[in-house]
Amino acid sequence: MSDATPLETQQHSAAPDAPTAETLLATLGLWVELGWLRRVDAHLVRFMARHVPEAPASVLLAAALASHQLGRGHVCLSLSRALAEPRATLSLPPLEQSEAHLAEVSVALPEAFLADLDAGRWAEQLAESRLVSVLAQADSPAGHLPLRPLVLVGERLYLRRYWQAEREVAAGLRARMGPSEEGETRVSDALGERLRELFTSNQPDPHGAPDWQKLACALALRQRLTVISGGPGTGKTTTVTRLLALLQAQALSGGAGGVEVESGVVGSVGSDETGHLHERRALDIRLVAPTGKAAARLSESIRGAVAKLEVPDAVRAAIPREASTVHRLLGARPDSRHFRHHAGNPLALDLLVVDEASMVDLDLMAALLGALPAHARLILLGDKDQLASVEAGAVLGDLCEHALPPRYSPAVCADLARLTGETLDEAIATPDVLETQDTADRGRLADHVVVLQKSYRFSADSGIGALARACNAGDRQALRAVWKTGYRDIAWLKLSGPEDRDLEKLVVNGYRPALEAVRERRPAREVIDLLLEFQLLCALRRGPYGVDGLNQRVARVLMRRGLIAEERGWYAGRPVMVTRNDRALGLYNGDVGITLPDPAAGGRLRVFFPVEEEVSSDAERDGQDTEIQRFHRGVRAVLPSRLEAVETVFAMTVHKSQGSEFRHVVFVLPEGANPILTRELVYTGITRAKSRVTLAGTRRETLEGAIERRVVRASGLVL
Ligand SMILES: Nc1ncnc2c1ncn2[C@@H]1O[C@H](COP(=O)(O)OP(=O)(O)OP(=O)(O)O)[C@@H](O)[C@H]1O
Repeated sequence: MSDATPLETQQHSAAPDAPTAETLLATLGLWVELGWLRRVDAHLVRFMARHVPEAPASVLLAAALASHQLGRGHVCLSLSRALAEPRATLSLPPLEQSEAHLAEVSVALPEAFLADLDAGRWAEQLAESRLVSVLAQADSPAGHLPLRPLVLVGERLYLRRYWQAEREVAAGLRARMGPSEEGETRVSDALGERLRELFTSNQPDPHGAPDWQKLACALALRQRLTVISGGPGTGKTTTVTRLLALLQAQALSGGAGGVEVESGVVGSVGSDETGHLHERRALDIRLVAPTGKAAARLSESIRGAVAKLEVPDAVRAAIPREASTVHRLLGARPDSRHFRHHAGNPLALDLLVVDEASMVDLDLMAALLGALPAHARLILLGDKDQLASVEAGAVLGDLCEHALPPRYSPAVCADLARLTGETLDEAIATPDVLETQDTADRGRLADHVVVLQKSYRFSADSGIGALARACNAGDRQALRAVWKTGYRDIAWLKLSGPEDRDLEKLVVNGYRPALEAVRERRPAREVIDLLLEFQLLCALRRGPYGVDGLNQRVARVLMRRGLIAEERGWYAGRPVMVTRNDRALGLYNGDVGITLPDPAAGGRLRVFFPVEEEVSSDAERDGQDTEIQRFHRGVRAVLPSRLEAVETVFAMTVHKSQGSEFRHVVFVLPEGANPILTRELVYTGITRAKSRVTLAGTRRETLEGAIERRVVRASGLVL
């Protein structure tokens, strides 16, 4: 600890008038030691400095910060933002430490290196460097751009790979927004009629709002790219299942019979080498989600939606019920970030549905778009208000940024009205937004995005729904009103401290059914299903209210109550989450399993992970399967020693809970304000609950402050 004031500290330690590259490199080393910068960021900059020795400190610092931003989900570094809030680019002060702490650390802070710069001057210095290629705008031609490790686009600095990925994503999406090779498409009136029939079961809105599910479906019939965003239970799966039914009915009819299609028709264009557009062939449709759990949930809800469809059996049979992960679809290769499918070896499919698209990061989206054949339709489903992907990028959020209020071009509005019979508010058709190039582009993207806002899961008297809405609006007063309303499905638990007895009781009662099922040797799948009834969520990893501390405490309490036999190592009842993809084992980051004595291995412990199995065996149907078969149904067993990256998951971070749902969620908030605790995080945590949510914290103000803090990810995705 030093006695120096912040200013003195910065002046004497490392901030001469014009800091040299050596001073900067030495400081980066100290930042790494303090945990402010990732080791990889400092390595990268040292590598650059070795190869371009004349690079000034300002350029090397920009490189370090641009690299560091990736670890925080930003695709690039905004120079102006870094200048406005230099400490925020390194997330300073560190978690659980105050500004005062920075004064005590004897190391230069980022602003010491930025003092004499403005965005223009900084950009000039970058542009002069051999480390940087310069592009005026994101969509400027990049034909002869020199191959350099950094790319400056306007005032955004990228590591080249991420600039490339962002450009590929933009190009891939833009290509799908225009007419296909077969020319303009026009959905026939007959298909519109089928569409209206399929949606007749939807109750009209009491306030006269149009049926947005039907409109979303019509929009997706018209084009090759459609983004459908909506909170939990707003009918995304229902809508997309009806869309698939319409398209399959059309494909199977070959354009004749039940569904008449007009020239340049939507949907019947497969990868048909004969050139026949109207061959009777079911479309090759694939469903994917970013994680195994999300894929399992999609399979389950698609099955539910298909069962409710009123369509001929042949159409029903042509709708897939199994979803896979994006990685599996693309053909992930062990130890490589390259996939088997890419532009040179595209996927063989006609339509791809990607659920939980908010979790798909920029790199993966680039790979997915690259592997998609030109004719294929892409439907992205997700919730724009949720946390973005763990890795860099926020593609769904970027695509939906201007989605509300909805604004469609007049031509689209006319077509939607023709197909759906819905009357669209005049405000929705906005020729005025087409005035400038910028808004014209935005207008075009807007024609591909629809937001479903009415939840069928959380009815008007649902506290979870009201809480989620108040949170999304960032409205403290609304939040207070929600607590006062006395909803039965939400509760506030005031914590006296991390060892709070009421919290312990809740958690013990929450996990008791699953752990008793373990003791009773019930089949593994039953135990897993019981485990998913309850989940303790945390905002943070470290600290007394973080996952690490809570996991230890929960295990101790459960052992005291006799529900588990050990609190460390491998024990029956230990739930674990995979924290790193293991392609050899077919397990992915976020997969959850439970440790149980395996009757097929003489009672030795194995970790059981759920697998999707729709078809039951003859023996199973006749009730002839053995006890061991019953125990292993719908799961697969893995030796604990083969699991290299797992952690106990009595408590889970909200980040890791994305794509999962639980009947009852207890969400523990940290003490005091924290930059990690944002509106998106709180919303995501709350909406993991299907029927009950308990928010636990020492002060309600923490929650109120959180919903006013937003995650803004730097990116430059321009469409
Ligand atoms: N228009 C509607 N009228 C009545 N019920 C509906 C309607 N649309 C959907 N539902 C019902 O609401 C529930 C949620 O629908 P669905 O699964 O399609 O929503 P989702 O947006 O995909 O949800 P999630 O985000 O959880 O995946 C289902 O039980 C579905 O049958």
